[in-house]
Amino acid sequence: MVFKKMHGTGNDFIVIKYEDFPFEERFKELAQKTCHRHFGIGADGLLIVNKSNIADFKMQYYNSDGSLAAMCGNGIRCFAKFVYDEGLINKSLFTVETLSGVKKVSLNIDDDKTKSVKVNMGEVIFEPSKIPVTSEKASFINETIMVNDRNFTVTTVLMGVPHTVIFTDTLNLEEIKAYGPLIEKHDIYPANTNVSFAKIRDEGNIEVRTWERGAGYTLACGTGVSSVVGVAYRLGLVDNKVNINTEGGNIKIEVMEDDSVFMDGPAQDICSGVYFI
Ligand SMILES: N[C@H](CCC[C@H](N)C(=O)O)C(=O)O
Repeated sequence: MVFKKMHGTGNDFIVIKYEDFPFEERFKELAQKTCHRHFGIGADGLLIVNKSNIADFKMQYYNSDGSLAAMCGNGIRCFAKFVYDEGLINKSLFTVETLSGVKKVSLNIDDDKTKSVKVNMGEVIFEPSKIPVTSEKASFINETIMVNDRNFTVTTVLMGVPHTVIFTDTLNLEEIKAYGPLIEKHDIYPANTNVSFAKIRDEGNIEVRTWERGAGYTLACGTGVSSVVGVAYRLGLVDNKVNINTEGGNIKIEVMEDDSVFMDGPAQDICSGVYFI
């Protein structure tokens, strides 16, 4: 099976065309096998390029553990570059159907090279009734949850997928990798959650490190950084335009008046090849 490996700020993906592996019932197994860092190609997730009846393309995304996710921010930037480079579309502005709705993408092309991709991620959703979280509260902002021996103040939102945001003065990777999986699977999250730890530098700069549902610690998370800025802006902690530093690189986020979030970041090819399924 032909594949391309790509990354968006270090969040890496295997990208395939549906027609090269038209077996949807095997996508979970394919993601688990191809994403394996030793027995496979190695990646955080698998992106499948498919036809859509309501948009220019359909994107299907599976985490490395094989779980299906409704949206992938870094992934949709790679997806957009892939379909343009493969000549599947010849315009730089187009739409991608995802399980969390149709997203508009805009390629920033310079001498025929995609420099960056801008994505309308849609709005950050704060209402708990629309988020897979077991809470009767009207909102899940600055809630305290107990994780083993520690209390965390969290805000949980839906950015296509559930994201739990924790503001902290110190980004300690050991702690993130210890508590991330416990919060990911906390019993208040019946569908589990992604967990982003955010350190606000100033009103225009935030450092974010994310433990991802179904993929573990990744070098960046597009829906994660979008969630962080959406929450920080709602809490009055930052301006509406923020530069996010992730371990894998920088992403620009802008929150619009209607609460929709625009993400602008890189998408890069790593290699292409044939995978022996
Ligand atoms: N890396 C992805 C996150 C995918 C979400 C997935 N981890 C889930 O919600 O299960 C991103 O850039 O948005």
